[in-house]
Amino acid sequence: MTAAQSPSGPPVGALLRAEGLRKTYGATPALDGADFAIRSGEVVAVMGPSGSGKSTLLHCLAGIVPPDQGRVFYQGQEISGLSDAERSALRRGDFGFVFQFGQLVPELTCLENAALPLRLAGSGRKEAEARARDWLARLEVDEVRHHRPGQVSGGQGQRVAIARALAATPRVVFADEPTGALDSLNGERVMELLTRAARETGAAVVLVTHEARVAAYSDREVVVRDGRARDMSVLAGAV
Ligand SMILES: Nc1ncnc2c1ncn2[C@@H]1O[C@H](COP(=O)(O)OP(=O)(O)OP(=O)(O)O)[C@@H](O)[C@H]1O
Repeated sequence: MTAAQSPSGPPVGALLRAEGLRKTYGATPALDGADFAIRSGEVVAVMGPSGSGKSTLLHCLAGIVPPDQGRVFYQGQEISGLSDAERSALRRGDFGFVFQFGQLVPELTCLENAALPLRLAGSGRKEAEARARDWLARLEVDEVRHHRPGQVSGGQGQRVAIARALAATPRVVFADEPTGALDSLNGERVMELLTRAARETGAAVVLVTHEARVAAYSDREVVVRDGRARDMSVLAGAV
């Protein structure tokens, strides 16, 4: 167990916390009373079978999708009740995202892609690109900085996407199957680089994965089944 826990389970002093999340798409319940909590500097793997609600949990935590019921707190402030514009501002300022297929902007170079969140947050081009270049170097893809995403390998593109997520020094990184499109060697390297970089900056990482070897890079595992989340460290501690 890596985090202090309240008697009911979730870590005390959480940076990001959700209580009783429910979300239904038509007749499909995606989340059915899910709780979650993560502290600064923690890497938490969200695992579970396909369709169990992992991505929906991530989207609700990140303020991308509003839950039908339940609440999400970030730094003690309820964000589930914020307006769309307020949630967008929070995502731009405090959150970083890495998805399965990088989702880089194809018309921009890798350097411009990595600098984009900083530019959107108001940094000047020179400053943003200097910071982005530093992160591309840390992620070992400085040499492709002038290439467009279509001209780099899947592993390189994913490293650029991680550099982009981390360059703006987010407090929380949301990673949804970040290695899903990579072979195992590339996947492990990407996980090493992501978790090391996040630990250096003190960011919390919410890592959705269905692969045990990817979850092995986390501090703690939460398993989602039928729209409900269970903290495996709490269960292990209770035995
Ligand atoms: N935008 C949507 N519209 C309709 N149904 C959705 C939508 N998003 C998710 N669902 C449904 O909600 C349930 C949970 O989906 P979710 O993507 O959260 O699961 P998951 O655990 O991330 O799955 P996977 O591992 O396959 O990506 C599924 O039954 C899914 O079909």
